[in-house]
Amino acid sequence: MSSVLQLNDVSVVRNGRAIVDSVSWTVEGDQRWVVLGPNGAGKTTILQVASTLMHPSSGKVEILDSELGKVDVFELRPRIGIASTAMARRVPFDETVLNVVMTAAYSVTGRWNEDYEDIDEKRARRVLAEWHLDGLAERRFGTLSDGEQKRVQIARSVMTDPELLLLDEPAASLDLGAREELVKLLGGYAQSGESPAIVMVTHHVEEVPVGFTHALLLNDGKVVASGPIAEALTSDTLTEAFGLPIELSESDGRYSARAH
Ligand SMILES: Nc1ncnc2c1ncn2[C@@H]1O[C@H](COP(=O)(O)OP(=O)(O)OP(=O)(O)O)[C@@H](O)[C@H]1O
Repeated sequence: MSSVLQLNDVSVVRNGRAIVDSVSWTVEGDQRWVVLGPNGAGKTTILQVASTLMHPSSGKVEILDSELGKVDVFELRPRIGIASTAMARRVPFDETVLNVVMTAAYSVTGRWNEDYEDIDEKRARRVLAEWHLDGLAERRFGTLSDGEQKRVQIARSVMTDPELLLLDEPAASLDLGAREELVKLLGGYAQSGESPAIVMVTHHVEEVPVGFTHALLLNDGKVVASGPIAEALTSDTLTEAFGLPIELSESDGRYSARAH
């Protein structure tokens, strides 16, 4: 299987500082990655590079077999799903949930006619059901709870059947129940066999869904650990990434961490 995302010695320099520092990283199509690291480690910057929204200062980036800088990013973007708070801010709060999800397809097809409308609505309703949102299709986005809004963001990002799915802190600000519901849905999706390559940035190991296969740990723009989750996500790598002694526990594919 060819790689979906490949960073070769990538750096992003801002104000003379490498906020991403010589990162080499490969994501294959059948992998589900979690990206962890302290505030300011460069997680969001790497996602921005992976989503073609930012070009690196140096190094080579290949996304879906195309080299960033040598490809029309507008052709690439429809093949990449992104769910982030920044994307959610662009959603009009008075738009219906159905439209929020369905319009993801319009930005891809770039046209409007009855046939597309019909097919897209059917698919949007199916995606809404998959993310436990079917009762909310006609509700205004702005009236949803945080947990519901997060699931709508993800539903929108998978509507176009992307080959690479990027999730930036999908469980941030959720209460325990909403977090657990989302983590369970993400785990089911990750293991469904129909999901694309996934890269999920999070601050908390408790948010890593079952079925995620790989971990990338960053600190100060540099890779601390990268690889299969059992090797890359350990007490030692977390301790190194966060700069304090951390003990990691794992039970049935879910993680928890505490300082000691
Ligand atoms: N345009 C910019 N100019 C200068 N510094 C920047 C710029 N964008 C980001 N940074 C800095 O780069 C570092 C990495 O930022 P980034 O948002 O990628 O980190 P992060 O790991 O996602 O952090 P957090 O967990 O807090 O969201 C931070 O120190 C940030 O202040």
